Amino acid sequence: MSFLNKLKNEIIIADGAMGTLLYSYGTDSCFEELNLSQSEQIQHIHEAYIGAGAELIQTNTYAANYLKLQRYGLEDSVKEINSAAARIAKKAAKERAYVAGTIGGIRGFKPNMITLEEIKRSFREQLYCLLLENVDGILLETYYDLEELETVLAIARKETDLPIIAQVSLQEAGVLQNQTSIADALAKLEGIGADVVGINCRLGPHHMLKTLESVPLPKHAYLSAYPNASIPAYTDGKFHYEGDAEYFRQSAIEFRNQGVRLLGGCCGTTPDHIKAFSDVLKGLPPIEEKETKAINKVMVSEKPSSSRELPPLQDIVRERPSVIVELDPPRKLDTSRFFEGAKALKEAGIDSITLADNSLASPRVCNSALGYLVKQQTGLRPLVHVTCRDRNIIGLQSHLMGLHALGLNDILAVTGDPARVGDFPGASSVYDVSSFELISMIKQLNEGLSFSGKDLGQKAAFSVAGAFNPNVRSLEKAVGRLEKKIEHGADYFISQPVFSEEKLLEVHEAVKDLKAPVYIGLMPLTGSRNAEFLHNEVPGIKISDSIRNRMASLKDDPAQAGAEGIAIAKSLIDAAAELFNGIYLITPFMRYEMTVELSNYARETTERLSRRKQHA
Ligand SMILES: Cc1cc2nc3c(=O)[nH]c(=O)nc-3n(C[C@H](O)[C@H](O)[C@H](O)COP(=O)(O)OP(=O)(O)OC[C@H]3O[C@@H](n4cnc5c(N)ncnc54)[C@H](O)[C@@H]3O)c2cc1C
Ligand code: MET
Ligand SMILES: [Zn+2]
Repeated sequence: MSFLNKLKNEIIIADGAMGTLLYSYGTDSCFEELNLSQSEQIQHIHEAYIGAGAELIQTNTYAANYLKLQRYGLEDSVKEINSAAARIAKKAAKERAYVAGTIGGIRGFKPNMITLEEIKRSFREQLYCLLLENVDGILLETYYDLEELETVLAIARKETDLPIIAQVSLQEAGVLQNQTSIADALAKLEGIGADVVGINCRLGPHHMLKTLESVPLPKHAYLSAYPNASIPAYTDGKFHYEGDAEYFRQSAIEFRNQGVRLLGGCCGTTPDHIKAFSDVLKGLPPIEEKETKAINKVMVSEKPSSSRELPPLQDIVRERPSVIVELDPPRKLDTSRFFEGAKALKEAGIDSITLADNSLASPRVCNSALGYLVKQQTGLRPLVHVTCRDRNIIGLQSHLMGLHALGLNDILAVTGDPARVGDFPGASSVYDVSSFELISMIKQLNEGLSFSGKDLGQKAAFSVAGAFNPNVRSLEKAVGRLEKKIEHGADYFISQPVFSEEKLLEVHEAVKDLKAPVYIGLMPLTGSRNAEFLHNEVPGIKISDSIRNRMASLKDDPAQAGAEGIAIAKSLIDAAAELFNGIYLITPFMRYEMTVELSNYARETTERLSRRKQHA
């Protein structure tokens, strides 16, 4: 008899964790490999669960696919491992329990990291191995990404008539990571042909029961739940779960009342937890009817928007000429010169000062702290650079939420120079996300959704610039990256400095049809050494011989060299103003007098130009 027949009239108790139990015994290598090297240990664990009352156990194959086994160099052992696992489980079951072949989800918080094509290949291989061993059913568990589960479930449904259990993992009570409600997700899985649909892992009984309140009884399938024991704690270098079995005993009846017919345990559970479920529910009939309560889910369109004090720069620069200036936070504690610079730039009438995020991977005073103070003290709009280098995804989201709270709504999202170029060559460069993903995520905050899909209750109001490096071998490729950044939500671009009129023309030609405007970068040279460094040591930057010769002739006269740097920059402003509405001036070495003078010059130039255009 298939376990589906049994589920018609009975509640079935399933087993609990395998992986975390092995981990608690001290295994920290590949759990699935133990099917080959420690088969007795695996068999004993299955037997312990059956002894505790489990009538359906799962093979130790959660991650036994080539994508996950390749971490251990075991990608060629998929068949051996899955076959061994099924045989061990059957040996332990001895007709006392059903054996489900388990296949775990692969995608995590970044669904697109692994393509569906690769997932399909990996899934098919594992599925065939398990089916060949005549398991009693297939258990698809711990799927965060619904698209992935729908895809693999459709494959499994086509390949076998055996019972299939399909389980998603919650993002928070009631919803998946992509905001689909669990009720909708389970209905979809039922529609694709799953025989049992449910939830497992990540959260414990509290959140699962709350979720189940919103899930109706499926019409053509049964409901399952495999809660975790607790939230894991990390102590003395190890994770451990504290949830005790008594708590599971109390929640057993509530799972039944929510219509669950297949009840097991996930991470952190032990035979004691399963025994608690079994003690309470053995012999009790399942419920046949239930009422559901809707979980309050606010639609994106209903969320309040946040207000902005100033229109976003992309709107301004589309309308009229606009100058923004980079003034980087200092490397030392004294910030007085920085604030003098910010005030002087405000007086020069620029639209924003941009503050780098530990550029060249060396620490500077926190740019959001200084940005906030600039806004408070001068009223000038700060534009804060955010790199993917220094914060993991948790830190990035928290940082952006902080910027929102401070009213700092203008962001430049960049990859960030790698740590090895800076003060701490051995420090880790995080790069949990790429600049493309960072842009998308900031735009997701504007929809009132966190990076992980949680409801933020309100829409943020960020305007997001992307970085543009035109100093590369292939400008076409660089523009291709800009197009991709636009697809991810970039509102406009800010470029690395350009040092010749020819380059300005070339860049203008390359970006003129882009949907997003560009602030073109210009930086005054401070002297011959500065010019030689940029030309010879900074990738992609080329300064013409004539300009370098002009700077070299003033090697011994720093004041004159600075003036020459300004004169060169002014002639570039003349050329740039004809081509671009947006000009981005970079202040070298906190010498803000230079960018103040150039800002004034840029304003005068653009005013002159517009008068000329009006007359023409
Ligand atoms: C205006 C501006 C401000 C910046 N501010 C900071 C800052 O505050 N802090 C900081 O640490 N860094 C900063 N940077 C540097 C930036 O992080 C690095 O230059 C980074 O390598 C490129 O950033 P990105 O976000 O454009 O990366 P992406 O466009 O995502 O590029 C990522 C990777 O691809 C490579 N790549 C890009 N274009 C091409 C191409 N055409 N062909 C081949 N490979 C390519 C890049 O070199 C890089 O390794 C800034 C750069 C700019 C232009
Ligand atoms: N069922 C698997 C095990 O117990 C775990 C799934 S969630 C990581 O090993
Ligand atoms: Zn789990």
